[in-house]
Amino acid sequence: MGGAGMGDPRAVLLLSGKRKSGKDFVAAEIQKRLGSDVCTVLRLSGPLKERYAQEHGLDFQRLLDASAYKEQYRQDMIRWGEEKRRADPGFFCRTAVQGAAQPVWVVSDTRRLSDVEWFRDAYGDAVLTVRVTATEETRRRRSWVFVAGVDDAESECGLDQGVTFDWVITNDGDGAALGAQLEALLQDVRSRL
Ligand SMILES: Nc1ncnc2c1ncn2[C@@H]1O[C@H](COP(=O)(O)OP(=O)(O)OP(=O)(O)O)[C@@H](O)[C@H]1O
Ligand SMILES: C[C@@](O)(CCOP(=O)(O)O)CC(=O)O
Repeated sequence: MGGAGMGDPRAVLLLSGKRKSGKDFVAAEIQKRLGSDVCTVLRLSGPLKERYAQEHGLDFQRLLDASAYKEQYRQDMIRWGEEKRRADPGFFCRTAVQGAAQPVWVVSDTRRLSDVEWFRDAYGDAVLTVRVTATEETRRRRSWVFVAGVDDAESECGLDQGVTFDWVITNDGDGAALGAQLEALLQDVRSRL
């Protein structure tokens, strides 16, 4: 780790935000604008869900999208993932970046300071922290319901303090407003290519 190496990304966008703020949606929009040869979307929860599904005999695919099935297991996945991170804090980060060859990476679900620190150690100034926000009203329209033990725990609040975000994207459903914010962010990203 440390120091730029051959094949290292030029920009690593660490997206964070509350449940149903639209992190996955924004990640997909960024990728669409840059093209999938330039930009790949990575998920720290990808390897987490895959391992969790294997160990618990569950359907990995159904843990990936915005589903009631996923929500049913969220609390136990959080508990299980925290246990794994305690043993090896870089475990999910290392697995998530394996094989990523594009110059721009969008990590769509950064939740913990230890994850931000891992990426900063590994990729230095290429890292940009991006907060995705939406009002509670908007998130409720997207089927968010407050769950004690989830919405008031580290998994959702770990980055509420301690990070100065490079970009804040407001995602309340106005397509034009979102597009303008993304273009400003992408100008920064393109200047790094
Ligand atoms: N700007 C938008 N326009 C239209 N639909 C949106 C927009 N942003 C988000 N959505 C929709 O809202 C829902 C939640 O968004 P998304 O899954 O991206 O949120 P998330 O922050 O990744 O949530 P989670 O943490 O639960 O995975 C999805 O069905 C998504 O398509
Ligand atoms: C278990 C967990 O990875 C679930 C993430 O699901 P999603 O990003 O909301 O699809 C959350 C966590 O790691 O705390």
